[in-house]
Amino acid sequence: MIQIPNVPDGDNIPQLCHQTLVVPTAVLVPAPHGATAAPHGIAMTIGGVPPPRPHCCVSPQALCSVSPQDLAVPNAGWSVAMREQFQHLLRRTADGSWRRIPSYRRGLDYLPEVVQMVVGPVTGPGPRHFLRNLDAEGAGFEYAIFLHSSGHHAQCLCQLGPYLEGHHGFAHGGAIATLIDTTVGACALAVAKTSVMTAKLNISYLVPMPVGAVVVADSRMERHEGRKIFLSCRVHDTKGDTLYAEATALFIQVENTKPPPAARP
Ligand SMILES: CCCCCCCCCC(=O)SCCNC(=O)CCNC(=O)[C@H](O)C(C)(C)COP(=O)(O)OP(=O)(O)OC[C@H]1O[C@@H](n2cnc3c(N)ncnc32)[C@H](O)[C@@H]1OP(=O)(O)O
Repeated sequence: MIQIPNVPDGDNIPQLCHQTLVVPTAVLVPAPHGATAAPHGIAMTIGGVPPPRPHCCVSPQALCSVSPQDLAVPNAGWSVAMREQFQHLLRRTADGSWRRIPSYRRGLDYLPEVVQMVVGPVTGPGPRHFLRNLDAEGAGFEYAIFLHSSGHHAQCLCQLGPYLEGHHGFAHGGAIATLIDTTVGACALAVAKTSVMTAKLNISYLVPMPVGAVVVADSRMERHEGRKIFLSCRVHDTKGDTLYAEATALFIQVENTKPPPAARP
């Protein structure tokens, strides 16, 4: 048995970001696919392969014709520490000062107020949002982003799974960079309310991050000059005792209806 929270089925969660989830109540259910607790509390199947996520958008024809599944909610791959911190952050949404941003397998339709850049028709089953490209729960990035009502502060609760390992037992630096880019990107999107691209990302890796660690990436907008948005980010453990990395970033607002500029010589 593993503990999973009693959250609404992902397909039944309204797509509005302003929707606040009911704080989950823990219930005991049989572990899916023979899952058992792994080191750091990650649910793993016997043999080390995490259980697959259920599919919702599988056939090219039916792609996204059904309501996409919100993946920024607890699943069997979340450790106890991840669930507890999620519930803590979710409670803060009750007064409207924070909101949880839903997250899907494809697209960046997280923020309804943001008009996204159109780079071409979305067809076929292939492309996946980078952080949601693994079907195995708990194997890669498990995360939920929370946005402050000011729109200038984003926090990403994240558990980096075993498929993100670099040095043995530790998360790969590129995975940590991805977490940071996503968090500062969410903050920049909220500031810009239009598409943004990462122009610069400067990271200081301070302490090795164990695989399975539950961390919070905390990003703030520092200043906004024309199309340029300067941000900072700190990645720490849930108690704030360990600072794993800190970063600064520059995002550039781009027009919504044209593709990004071609590569320059
Ligand atoms: C809720 C979930 C949210 C998830 C968020 C996910 C975020 C993921 C974000 C990404 O990963 S984006 C992918 C990685 N980034 C890229 O591929 C960007 C590639 N580069 C570009 O497309 C262009 O270079 C870029 C859009 C960044 C800028 O091109 P522009 O032609 O629009 O800018 P322009 O050259 O006109 O410069 C505008 C200003 O920005 C400044 N600037 C541009 N690039 C810069 C740079 N690299 N460093 C410093 N400053 C830069 C430039 O000097 C100028 O400053 P001023 O206005 O003061 O003159």
